[in-house]
Amino acid sequence: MSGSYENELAVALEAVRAAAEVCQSVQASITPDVLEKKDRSPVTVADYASQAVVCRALAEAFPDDPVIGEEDSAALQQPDQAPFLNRVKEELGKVGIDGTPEEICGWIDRGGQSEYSNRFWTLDPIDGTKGFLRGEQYAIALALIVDGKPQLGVLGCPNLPTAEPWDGQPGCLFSAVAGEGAATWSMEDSDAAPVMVRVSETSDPASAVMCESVESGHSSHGHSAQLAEKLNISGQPVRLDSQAKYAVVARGEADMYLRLPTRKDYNEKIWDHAAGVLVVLEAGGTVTDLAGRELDFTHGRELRENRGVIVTNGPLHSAVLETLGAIGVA
Ligand SMILES: Nc1ncnc2c1ncn2[C@@H]1O[C@H](COP(=O)(O)OS(=O)(=O)O)[C@@H](OP(=O)(O)O)[C@H]1O
Ligand SMILES: [Mg+2]
Ligand SMILES: [Mg+2]
Ligand SMILES: [Mg+2]
Repeated sequence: MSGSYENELAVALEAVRAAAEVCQSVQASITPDVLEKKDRSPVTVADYASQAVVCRALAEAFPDDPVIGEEDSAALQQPDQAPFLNRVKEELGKVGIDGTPEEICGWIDRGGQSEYSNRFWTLDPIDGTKGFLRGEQYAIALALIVDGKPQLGVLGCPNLPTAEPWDGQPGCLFSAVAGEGAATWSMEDSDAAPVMVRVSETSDPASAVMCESVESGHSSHGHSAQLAEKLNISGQPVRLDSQAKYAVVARGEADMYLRLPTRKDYNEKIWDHAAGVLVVLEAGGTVTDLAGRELDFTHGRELRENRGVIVTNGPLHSAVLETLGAIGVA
């Protein structure tokens, strides 16, 4: 079957797979000692290497497309960061990408756009950096936005167990093209056929499974607990790092993902949501902000016209929004 954005989808899937391979290699090097010292260097190396891999692939296939990525190479280019840059180079070499330090920084900085344009990509090379360091969930998130709307989204979730009986290894990808549905792919076996995913049909709020951030600084756990009480949800919220939360809603394992503001001055970043939003929408779900508005991807790096992000299977959406309004979350 041929669809729209066929070439974009193929390039995005391959780029995210390669980036995931780099991230897995770096994550495997994290020792308890690194964790104990709160040493962030593994995630720093993997962040830069992942952004280099994806932006290099996009530069080759779509040289005119801007990329709004989370990272840039300014810090990495400081003389005292040379050991990091060397490690990034080494990690890229392991996936068959050879580049000079200048070339590597050039790839990373292809993601340095911040202005809105009619067609651009947005990339989070590692979403859920804290999860990555803990050896838990993280995602590589890539989306193509055309005329302000996500048209293609790919999420690589290297540590997320597959729901399909592929090969028993954790690690799956999710993709969505606007109007064509959402699918999941094996991370391990790139020849395995994709499987379409669909949100749950839960309509009774009391039996809903809620998912939210691990870090209470990223989403107000207090407000989600109040919501659960009001809706008589007795199950504990599932806490997952990264856009893996969108993925579990898309495949019906959770019924909602709430991102409730913790501070007045924080605007959500587009790369933390664009790919996940499309995966959930195309799986049949609903995504709005707290006011019930669509997310507005036309303001550069931030979702500055939105507050909070509410993701549900659809049937639960109005009850969740109304109840959050009633308990004063805005
Ligand atoms: N105050 C505040 N409020 C909301 N969001 C914030 C905030 N501070 C940071 N961030 C962004 O949160 C991204 C990680 O979100 P997660 O849902 O993965 O968080 S958690 O690790 O599960 O707690 C994280 O993405 P990464 O940096 O890619 O990990 C940040 O962009
Ligand atoms: Mg992120
Ligand atoms: Mg990130
Ligand atoms: Mg970050």
